Amino acid sequence: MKEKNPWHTPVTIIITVIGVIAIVALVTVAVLQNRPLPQKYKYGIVLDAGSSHTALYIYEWPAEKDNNTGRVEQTYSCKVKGPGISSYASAPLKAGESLSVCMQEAKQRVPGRRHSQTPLYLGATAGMRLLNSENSSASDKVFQAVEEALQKFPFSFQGARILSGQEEGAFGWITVNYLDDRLKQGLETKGALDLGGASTQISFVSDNYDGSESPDNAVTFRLYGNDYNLYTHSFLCYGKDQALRMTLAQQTQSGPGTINDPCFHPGYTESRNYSVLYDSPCVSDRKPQGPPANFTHIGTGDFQQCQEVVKRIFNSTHCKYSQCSFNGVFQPLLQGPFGAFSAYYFVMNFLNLTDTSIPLEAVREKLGHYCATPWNQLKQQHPKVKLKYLSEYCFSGTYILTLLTEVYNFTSENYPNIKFIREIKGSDAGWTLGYMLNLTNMIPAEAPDSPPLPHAGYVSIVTVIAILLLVLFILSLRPLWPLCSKRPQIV
Ligand SMILES: O=c1[nH]cnc2c1ncn2[C@@H]1O[C@H](COP(=O)(O)OP(=O)(O)O)[C@@H](O)[C@H]1O
Ligand SMILES: [Ca+2]
Repeated sequence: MKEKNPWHTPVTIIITVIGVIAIVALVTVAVLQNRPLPQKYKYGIVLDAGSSHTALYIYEWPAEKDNNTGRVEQTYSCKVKGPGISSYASAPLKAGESLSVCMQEAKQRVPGRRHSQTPLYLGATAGMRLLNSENSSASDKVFQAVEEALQKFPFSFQGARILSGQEEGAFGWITVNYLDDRLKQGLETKGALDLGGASTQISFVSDNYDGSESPDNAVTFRLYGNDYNLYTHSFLCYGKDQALRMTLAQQTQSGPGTINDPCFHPGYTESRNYSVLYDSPCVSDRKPQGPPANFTHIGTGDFQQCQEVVKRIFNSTHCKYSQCSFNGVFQPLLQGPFGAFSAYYFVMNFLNLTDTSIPLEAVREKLGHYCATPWNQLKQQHPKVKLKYLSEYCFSGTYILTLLTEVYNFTSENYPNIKFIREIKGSDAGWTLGYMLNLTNMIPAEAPDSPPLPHAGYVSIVTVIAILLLVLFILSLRPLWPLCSKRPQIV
């Protein structure tokens, strides 16, 4: 007679069903009880008042994870129409008004119930540094107007101020390394190269720099339990717009009526005003005596010669340290990967030169070819590009290559360590995110305690243990199995 399968008896079926129901109930309770709560977000707004224009950024992060890392993201950016706030020195109220379109937009983007808790910061960089140095009452008036305009919005306004060059460099470095998740994980950090219109910053960690040589260039941090000795320097007047002024000033020392400029395209001719050119503290002390009102600026499109003219704005004759970049400023040995952003990216992207695996010699050759392109031909090829930008890309590209290779000392070997970047994981590379993270204390000095298990891990372990318990329970009933399998006796 065929033995009946003990698993098919009513008792084992009932036990199994109850067991399965118990497991389902247990897992359901575990899942529901430990389910992450619906996400609530917090917001922060930073206005980057640069020399050429102002941009607004909204950042967002899960409300209960202020102190955790890698979770702050840029959700919106708005480019303010018109020039930077430093250009409104003679009409300060307009500086405040210019911000209103982007601020209205921010009001729509941040949920109303969060408005009053949302910090709003405005940081100004080299344009306002220059204005403040030449006319501090004009810069105070611009700030006053900007503050009054921002206070009218329902956010928690935290003030408008000028960042020091050191802060600008250091916060750019924090932004890049935070977005790359390098800080929390204690990985090798990435240097930051920021090129603006009126200043440029270089910031990196180097094993041969502990801050003792040239302490002015040192910024030390303790972030997520790791200590960092950062080298940073901001070169005022060496942003690409002021560098262009200095290069033109170099070529107009004798007050000529015409200059032939190798950094502009053949066929380019523009009349320029001497007073406008020299109206900046970066060049004002070099204004020629009694020049004509205007000079004719003629392009000759010669990259090699352009590089020679550009080199002359960097003074490398004196250095009281073990080594210098230029103008007597200490710079330790370059180390590690670098992210180059802001105008570095805009320019190299336009020139199709963001690929740093292309050998430097080939990059120079391509740029040489570009600079030699006739102006009329370029205008036809790029009808939508702003003429001011279009006319200056040859100069800007040459300036960038000269700065990187002749001044900072990038070579054919370490040039590929540079990545030209606009953004990382959807957030723009720049100082604003680092500035906000710092002011909202969102990067802890010590590593945060993390829960021993993530939610998914917790649920999996509960499920496995519950199944094991059921199997053990069924196995423990083994002595009853023969009983269960006995056929009912018919007497
Ligand atoms: O699309 C573009 N093409 C070329 N240059 C650009 C573009 N957008 C912005 N820029 C340049 O990037 C630079 C940004 O500098 P910013 O206004 O931040 O000055 P700052 O950092 O020195 O205060 C300016 O020189 C501006 O002209
Ligand atoms: Ca900038």
